[in-house]
Amino acid sequence: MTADPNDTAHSAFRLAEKHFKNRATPDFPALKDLPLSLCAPVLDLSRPAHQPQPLNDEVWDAGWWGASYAPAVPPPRFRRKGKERARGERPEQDLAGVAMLQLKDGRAGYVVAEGCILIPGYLAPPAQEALLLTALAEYTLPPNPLSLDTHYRVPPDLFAAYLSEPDTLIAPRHYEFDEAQRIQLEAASKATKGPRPLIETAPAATLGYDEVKRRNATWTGDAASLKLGSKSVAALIKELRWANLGWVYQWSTKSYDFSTETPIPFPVPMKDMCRAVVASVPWAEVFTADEEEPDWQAWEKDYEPDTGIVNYYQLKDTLMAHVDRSELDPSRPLISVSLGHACIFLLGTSSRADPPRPVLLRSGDVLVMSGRGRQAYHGVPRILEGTLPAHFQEREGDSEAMKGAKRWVQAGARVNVNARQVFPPGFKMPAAEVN
Ligand SMILES: O=C(O)CCC(=O)C(=O)O
Ligand SMILES: [Fe+2]
Repeated sequence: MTADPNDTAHSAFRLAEKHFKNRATPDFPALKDLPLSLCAPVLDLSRPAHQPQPLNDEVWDAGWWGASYAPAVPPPRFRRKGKERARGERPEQDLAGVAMLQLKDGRAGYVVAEGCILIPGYLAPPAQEALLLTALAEYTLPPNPLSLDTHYRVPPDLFAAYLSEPDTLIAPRHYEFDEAQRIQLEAASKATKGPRPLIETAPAATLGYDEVKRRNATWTGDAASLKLGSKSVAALIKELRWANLGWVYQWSTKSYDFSTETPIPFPVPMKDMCRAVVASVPWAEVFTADEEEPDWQAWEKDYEPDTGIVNYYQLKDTLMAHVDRSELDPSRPLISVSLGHACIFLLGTSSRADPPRPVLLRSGDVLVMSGRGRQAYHGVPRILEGTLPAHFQEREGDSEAMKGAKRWVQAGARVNVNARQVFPPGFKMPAAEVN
């Protein structure tokens, strides 16, 4: 029996994911070549232009490069004496199908998939350092929900606690439960045992505001685990997986919570940066006349992100293939910034059966997904070891907070800050809202 390419377990996307996730041993990244029919070569658009021996390219220095993916040289930490291989020539990139754009701010952008634009090195090193600190010290503050909240009563300023009292133990929430709550939670966890079903929800743009709100009305939040023990602040901040900006996203229902009519304000500097990115794109060149063209003419003036997710990855973390379709406008840009270690980002089509294109995302890169690109499956199967740019080393003159943020990212982390617009401009809440 041959595998059905649409079957998610055997889809081209799943095979590519497995390929990049594979670590032959826990500490040695062995990536075998994948047939090109299953996965195109990795695009590495922000690598320094000089070849074959680029300077100051941490991805190259760590033994990774853009076109082959089997590292010729293991990253320095993992190199075994006498087993070094020649670094070889860095292959030319195959840029077939990747259009280059001259952005209105003078930068270069690349159309890496329909409606998807990669702007290499959008943020210079100082801006990367500042956004890293903001992501850790500000975006984690209440009232922003954190992934850890379900299981721990997180200190109100987690990052400040990490700087000043990293060894303090934080007890899990279930320590506070009485016997009745415990029995109820145990029964609930037994009832939901087994792998989580993959829920494919309909796009919010199809469901509409009322239906999204109705579906969320009965949602009471995730259940706290009964299995966790106390953890130090330093251990806990390494387990932080996401923070939510603006409208609150409910992971279990894959929809935004419209029960509060005023969202948490979206951070202004990030909003301004996203608006500048959208205004810099020559959209007419991205969407060549096509009947389904989105209303990009308006974006330059009225694009305004009102929600976002900050993803915090450690080396072994991955993000499975998904489509972000919970926003009421299905085509407005999603702006995504990468910080810290580089990663392999898989960018597919609206079908998992199509082979995705692997793109190397480095610190400072901005990826824009818009139009039909908003329906594309995407995910992060691999954070690349040893690829932290040198500017994330502590320097004299760094504040204590900046030094702490750099220590955190040096342990193998990558941060992704992304922004989206849930409500199209001029959206009127239905009259039923008023009561
Ligand atoms: O980490 C990334 O680059 C992608 C994150 C993402 O796709 C998401 O948060 O929806
Ligand atoms: Fe996403």
